[in-house]
Amino acid sequence: MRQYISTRGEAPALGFCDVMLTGLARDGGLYVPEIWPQLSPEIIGGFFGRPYWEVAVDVIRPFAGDEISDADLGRMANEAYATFRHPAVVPLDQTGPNQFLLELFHGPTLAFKDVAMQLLSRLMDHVLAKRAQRTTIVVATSGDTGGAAVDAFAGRDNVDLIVLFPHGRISDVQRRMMTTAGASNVHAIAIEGTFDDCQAIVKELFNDHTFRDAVALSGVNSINWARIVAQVVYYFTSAVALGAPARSVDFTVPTGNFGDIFAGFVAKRMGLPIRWLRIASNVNDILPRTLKTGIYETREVHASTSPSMDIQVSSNFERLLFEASGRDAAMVRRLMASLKQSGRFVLPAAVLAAVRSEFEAGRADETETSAVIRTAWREAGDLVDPHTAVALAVADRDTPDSKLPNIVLSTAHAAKFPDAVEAACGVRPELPSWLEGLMTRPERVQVMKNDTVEVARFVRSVSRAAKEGTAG
Ligand SMILES: Cc1ncc(COP(=O)(O)O)c(C=O)c1O
Ligand SMILES: N[C@@H](CCOP(=O)(O)O)C(=O)O
Repeated sequence: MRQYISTRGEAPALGFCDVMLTGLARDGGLYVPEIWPQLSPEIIGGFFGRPYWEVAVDVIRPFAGDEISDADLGRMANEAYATFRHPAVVPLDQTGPNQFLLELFHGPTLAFKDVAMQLLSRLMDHVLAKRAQRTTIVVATSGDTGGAAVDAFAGRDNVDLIVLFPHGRISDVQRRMMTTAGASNVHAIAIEGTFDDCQAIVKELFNDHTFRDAVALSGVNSINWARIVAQVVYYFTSAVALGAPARSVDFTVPTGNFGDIFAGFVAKRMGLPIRWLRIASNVNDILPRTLKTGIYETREVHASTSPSMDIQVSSNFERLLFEASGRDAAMVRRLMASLKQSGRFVLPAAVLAAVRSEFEAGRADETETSAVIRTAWREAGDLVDPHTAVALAVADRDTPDSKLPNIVLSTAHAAKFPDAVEAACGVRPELPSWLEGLMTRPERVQVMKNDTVEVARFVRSVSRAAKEGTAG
C-alpha cells in the first residue's frame, strides 16, 4: 500500500483513501507520499495523443496503489472529464514564439478547480459508499474552489458540504455558483473576513480532534492530497504535447494557495523535465517577496481584480518547505509555529537556495493586469480572465527570449470576472449557454462573523440533521 506522511511528522502514516477522506493531518500538517513515484521517459512519451482521462489514470494510479482498481479509476476519470465542454478537456494554444496557454477552464464552473474536483467527488463518493460512511466537508474558498465543490458534490448521498467564502470579496458569478445550487446537502456561508480567515477557520476545525471526529470532517481544499494529484495530470499532457520528455519546458502559474504550482513540482519529481516553475502573484505578493528576501511575512490582504489569489497564507508552501529541507518535519513545525505566533518566519539559507533552484517568482499589479487583458483583446481578439492575465504579465516580462517553451496556466474563464474584464478592455464576456439562469436564480446564503465557534455550531447542526435523516 502507498503510504503518506505528514509534513509535521507527528500524525499517523495513512494510505491513499484515508488521506483523501482525512484532509488535514491530525498534527496540523499536510500529507505527502512517503516516496515519489517515478514515471520512465517511455511511459511519459507514451502519453502523447492519448485521451486525457487515460493519462489521468496512468498518472494517478501510482499514488492510489492497489486501493482503487484500474477499472473503477478509469470509469470515474472518464465520467469526470466528460463534464468538460472541450473535446481536448484542457486544450493548449500557442500565443507567441515559445509561449503557450493551457486552458483549464472548460469544466462546469469555468475554473481549473473543476479538473480535480470532478474526479475527487467521484473518488470520495466511491470510497464512502464502500465503507458505508458519511462525511461533512468544510471548504474555504476565495471564489473558485467553492463553486467547483458545489457543482461536484451537490446531491451526493454521502456528503454534506459547507462552503466558507469571504463576504463581498468575490465576483457575483463566483458567489452565485455557490449560493444558487438548491441542493439540500450544500450550505454557503459568507464570512465577514478574508479568505485567510476562512482557511484559518477550516484548519481550526480540523485541529479540534473531538469536533472533527464528531462530524466526520473532511476537506476538499488543496490540503487534500487527492486534489493535488489530479492537478498533476495536465502538467504531463501539456509538456508532452510540446515534446517532453525529450524537451524541457517552463511553467508560469498564477498562484495563491500554492496547490496548483505544487502539482507541477510533483510532476517534476515524477520525472517530467520541467526547468522553471514560475510563481505569478497579484499585489498580494507574499511568495515573490519570500523568494527575494527569504522572509515569509504576512501583510494585509488587498482586494484585487483577481480575487481568487487574494491570499497571504499560502497553505501548500508548507509542502514545499518540507521537501526543500530534505523532509525536516521539526523545521516545518518550527516555522509554522513562528507563523502562527508572529505572522512570519525566516527560511534557513539552504532551504531558500533549494527553493530558488527550481522556482522563480514575479508579481503583476492591477495596472499591468488590466493592460494585458486590453492587449490580448486588441491584438488577438482573446478575452482573458484577470488571474490568467497576472500570469501572462509575469511571463511576458520574465521570459522574453526563452529558448524553452513556456506554458502559462489559464485558470479561469473571463466570464467569471465580467466587471474586471469589461473595465480593462471594454468588452463584457458572456457566460456560456449552460449557465443561463445563474444570475437570476434565488440565492441561499448565510452571513456569519469571522468566528470559528459560530461556524462549528453550524457545522454540528448540519451533521446532526444528516444523522437524524432530516437534512433539507
Ligand atoms: C482562477 C484562479 N487562478 C489561480 C488560483 C491560484 O491557485 P492556487 O491556490 O492553487 O495557487 C486560484 C485559486 O486557487 C484561482 O481560482
Ligand atoms: N483560490 C482558491 C483558494 C483555495 O485554494 P485551494 O486550492 O486550496 O482549494 C479558491 O478559489 O477558492
